[in-house]
Amino acid sequence: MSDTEQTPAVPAQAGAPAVEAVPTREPLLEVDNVTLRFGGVVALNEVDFTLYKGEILGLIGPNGAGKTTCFNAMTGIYQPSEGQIRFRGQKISGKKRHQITRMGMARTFQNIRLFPEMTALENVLVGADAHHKTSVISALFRLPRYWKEEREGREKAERLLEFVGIRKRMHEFARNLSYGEQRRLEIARALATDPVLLCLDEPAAGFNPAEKEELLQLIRQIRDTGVTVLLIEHDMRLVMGVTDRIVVLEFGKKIAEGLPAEVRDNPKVIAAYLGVPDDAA
Ligand SMILES: Nc1ncnc2c1ncn2[C@@H]1O[C@H](COP(=O)(O)OP(=O)(O)OP(=O)(O)O)[C@@H](O)[C@H]1O
Repeated sequence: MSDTEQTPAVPAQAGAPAVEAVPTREPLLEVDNVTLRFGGVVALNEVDFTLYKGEILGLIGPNGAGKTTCFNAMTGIYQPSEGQIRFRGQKISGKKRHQITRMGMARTFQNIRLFPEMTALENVLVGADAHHKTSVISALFRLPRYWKEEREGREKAERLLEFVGIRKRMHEFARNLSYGEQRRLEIARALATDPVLLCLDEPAAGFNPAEKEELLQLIRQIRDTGVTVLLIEHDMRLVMGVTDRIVVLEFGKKIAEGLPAEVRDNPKVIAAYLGVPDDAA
């Protein structure tokens, strides 16, 4: 996990008069007027939103709304046709995926992408490798620094498996883990890269209500360690229960943004989810 300190939503204004204590939030990720086209399909249409440090932001919308495309643009898989995305003040555009990971952004995928023939522990160690500093020379000659990093990496991987609740299964091949355990392992692997921002793409897909409740707790715990979370989710109850704010997409356009209760009561959102025509909303 990141050792970056979590910035409170409203930082203390030590010594400043109360009247000047204007709440400020530190932007972590800025999606600025992003349009992304696939041939004739406009998957994202002038999408704008900001993710602030320390919050859990939900990105929701019906099938085909552009949620995954937005994730892919943020993580460097796709380049926006127009507009730009900034992470920690730096443009994402033109950066390779591993560079974005090193900048502190990690993600999980809608379809689980683990190494099935590796153990749970090894899968997490692969994630942690993104930050290894050992040179090829010290690795080849097994210098003390190499062994130190090996030991620390393993301890960290075990701690992460404990954190997501599957430490007992660490020596099991990933393919032998239950579906829920695999999803947790994906999260542990993403956390092994020490992210400041964790993007979860439908982490509760296929979960029963009890598993969803446990996942909710885990997402809160992740945020409490100082990691900002962006959550794509279909399950409205889950999104409402865990997020601080929500951005809603429909047909590639942002149709609403706000607190969960505001979004839930927004007629445009209700229409988008229930398939009610705009003029009837
Ligand atoms: N690689 C691609 N090539 C062409 N069109 C694409 C591609 N990826 C996505 N699209 C299109 O872009 C639009 C947005 O898709 P996207 O997968 O981002 O939606 P989504 O909100 O994540 O949907 P779901 O909830 O079903 O995963 C859809 O019309 C989709 O068909």
